[in-house]
Amino acid sequence: MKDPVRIAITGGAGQISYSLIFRIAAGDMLGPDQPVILQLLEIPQAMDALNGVVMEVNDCAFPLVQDIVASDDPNVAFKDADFALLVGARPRGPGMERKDLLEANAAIFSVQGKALNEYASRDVRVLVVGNPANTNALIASCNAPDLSPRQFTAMTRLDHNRALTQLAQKTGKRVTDVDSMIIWGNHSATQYPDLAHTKVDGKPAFDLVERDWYENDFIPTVQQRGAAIIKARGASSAASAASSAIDHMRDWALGTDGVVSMAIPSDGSYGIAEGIIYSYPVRCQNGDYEIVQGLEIDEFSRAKMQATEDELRQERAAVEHLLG
Ligand SMILES: NC(=O)c1ccc[n+]([C@@H]2O[C@H](COP(=O)([O-])OP(=O)(O)OC[C@H]3O[C@@H](n4cnc5c(N)ncnc54)[C@H](O)[C@@H]3O)[C@@H](O)[C@H]2O)c1
Ligand SMILES: O=C(O)C[C@H](O)C(=O)O
Repeated sequence: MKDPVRIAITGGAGQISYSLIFRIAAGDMLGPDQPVILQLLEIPQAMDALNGVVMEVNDCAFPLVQDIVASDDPNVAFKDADFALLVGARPRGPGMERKDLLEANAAIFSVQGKALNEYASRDVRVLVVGNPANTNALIASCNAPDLSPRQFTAMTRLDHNRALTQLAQKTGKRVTDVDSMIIWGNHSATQYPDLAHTKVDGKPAFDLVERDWYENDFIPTVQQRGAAIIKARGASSAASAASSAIDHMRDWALGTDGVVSMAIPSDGSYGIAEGIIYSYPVRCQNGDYEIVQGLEIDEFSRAKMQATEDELRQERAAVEHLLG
C-alpha cells in the first residue's frame, strides 16, 4: 500500500463538499490504491455541520480513508497538505455576477494563502473553486511567496466539461469523441469557449456545426451555464463542480493524454501578459502541466481572449491591496 496523502478541503460543510469529499474518499481523484487523510476546514459556525459530514464519511467505511481532521483553523487544516481544494466561499445568487463576490470572498484567500505558505507541503497543489475563482487563486498565490505561483490554479474544468457535452450533443457524438476543447480566460461570463482547434471524431468541429450555432448558441450557453443552473436549482452547481474539481486534480497529479483547460498563472503565452490567473489549454504529465503552444489565433478569437483578459485585469486592480 502507498503512503497516504493529505488532502485539505475548505468549505467542508457546504454543497460542493457534500459530493466532493465522498468521491475523493472513494478514490475517484487519486485512484483506488492511494490512501488519503482528509483535512477539512470550516468556519466556527459550521463546525457542527462539518462534524455531521465527518460522521457520514466514517459511516461509509471507505477503505482508503486513513484519518479525518476537522478544524476551523487554516493552520491545522493545511498542515503538510499535498493537495488543497479551496472551495469554502460564498456562492452567488440570482442576478449576481461572480465578480460581485470579490469583496465578500477575497479576504478568505489572503488568509488561506498565508496558511498554505506556512504549513502546507512544499509540493502542495492548490485548486481554487470558490468564486471568483481566478482572482481568488491570484490572491492566495501572492500571499504564499515561498511556494511557486505554478502551484496555484483555478477551476475552469467545469466550463470545459460543459462545452464538451454541448458539442457532443449537437454533433450526435460522445464526449470521448471530442478532442482539444479550450476554455480561455476567466471563469465568468467573459470566458471564451473556443472550437477553432477542436475535433470531433478526428474532424474539425467547424466542419460539423454552423458558425451561427457556435457564436450565438454554444458560446453564450457555456458562458451562462452557471447562471442557468442557479435559476433552475435555486442554488449553484454542486455535484458537477465537485466532479470537475476531481477531474482537474486527477489530471494534474496523474497526467492525461488529452488537452484540458486549467486556469494557471499567465506567462506571456498567446500574448496574455503575466500577473493574472488565466485559463489555457494544457497537457498534464509527470505531475505538471504545460500550455499547449503554437495554436493559430484568428481575429474573432483574439478579441474574445482580450475581453476576458481585460476583465481579469480589472478584478486584479480591485484586490491589489490584498496581493501582498
Ligand atoms: N469554479 C467553479 O467552477 C465553481 C463551480 C461551482 C461553485 N463555485 C463556487 O464555489 C464556492 C462554494 O460553493 P458551495 O455551493 O459549496 O457553497 P456553500 O455555501 O454551500 O458552501 C460554502 C461553505 O464554505 C464555508 N466557508 C465560508 N468561508 C469559509 C472559510 N473562510 N474557510 C472555510 N470554509 C468557509 C461555508 O461555511 C460553507 O459551508 C462558491 O463561491 C461558488 O460560487 C465555483
Ligand atoms: O455560476 C456560479 O456562480 C457557480 C459556478 O461558478 C458555476 O459555474 O456553476
